[in-house]
Amino acid sequence: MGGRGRGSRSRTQRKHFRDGRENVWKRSKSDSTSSDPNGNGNSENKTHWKPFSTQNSAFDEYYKEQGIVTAEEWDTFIEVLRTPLPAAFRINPSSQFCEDIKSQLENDFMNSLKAETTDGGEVEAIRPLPWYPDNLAWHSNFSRMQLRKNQTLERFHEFLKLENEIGNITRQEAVSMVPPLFLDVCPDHFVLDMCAAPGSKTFQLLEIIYQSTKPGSLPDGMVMANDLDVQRCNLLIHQTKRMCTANLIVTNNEAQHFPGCRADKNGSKASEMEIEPQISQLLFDRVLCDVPCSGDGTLRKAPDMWRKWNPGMANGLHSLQIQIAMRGTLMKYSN
Ligand SMILES: C[S@@+](CC[C@H](N)C(=O)[O-])C[C@H]1O[C@@H](n2cnc3c(N)ncnc32)[C@H](O)[C@@H]1O
Repeated sequence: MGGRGRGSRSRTQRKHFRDGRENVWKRSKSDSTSSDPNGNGNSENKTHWKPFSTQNSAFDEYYKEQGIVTAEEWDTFIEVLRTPLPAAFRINPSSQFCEDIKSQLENDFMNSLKAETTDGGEVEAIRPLPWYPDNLAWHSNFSRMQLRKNQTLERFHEFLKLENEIGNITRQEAVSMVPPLFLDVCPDHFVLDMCAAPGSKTFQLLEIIYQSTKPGSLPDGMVMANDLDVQRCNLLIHQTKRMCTANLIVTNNEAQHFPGCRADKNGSKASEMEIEPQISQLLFDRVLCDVPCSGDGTLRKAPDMWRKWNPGMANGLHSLQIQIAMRGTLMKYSN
């Protein structure tokens, strides 16, 4: 046995596990064989858990040069990047079980999970995000790794997995929920999501479009979700099929060269006297450009990035971001 069970961890390792820092622990490949090549020795000697190094001098140099973070805030900034990202999720307001789910969170899980806070302090284990309307978005104090590994969280983890699978909730980083809120989308809007995969924001946009639709009817709005990467488009389709919607079109184009679309936007509302539909350039009421970014925030989810990070990962994005944003403006305002 490779000594992965709880009992084989050292005291220091167990402390890190309790502290919620377990996702920076990983057994290196060589560890599994180096100490006991015959595989029949003392299990204490067999495994050497090593933390990922959460330092990268090129990263420090690059970000200090950018001047985004002040010298006084530097240590806090780095400390936050070293802290595992807490899991967050959103309740689908168009689900018929929306209120049941809210009530289960408020009356059951908020109490039963209290004892499981990582620091044993006063902080609530789960709580609604105060800036998201109607208590629909929730924040937990547990990282995804803790949810997977900690047995006392199993019931909550199963709940999240099941409700996510059937589309009643969506697991999504809190920060990723912000842009669709700012767009102020209405149920009759045509929305273009230019860099959409894997589709968490597309799903959120669809939720907003469906929010005031009566069960059994379709909203007037729609979302066109585009991504350059065909495999990621597949992921997006997998994500959004949980919504069972006819109001979504998925396309696979370069956003900076997104083709003009022609459609009869008012087709369903045209007067009976009109014989020819009025085909015109399709313009969008809202355009979301969630352009590729450096992804440096993912250090909190994937600590091996500390080792892999290099400045090339941050450069080269700027011109693409501008091109996509310009095309997005055209799709909204001009033909
Ligand atoms: C930040 S991710 C989008 C995340 C997504 N909006 C969500 O909330 O799930 C950026 C996406 O842009 C796509 N992308 C990269 N270059 C692109 C381009 N030139 N045109 C369209 N999509 C592009 C990538 O494949 C990636 O899926």
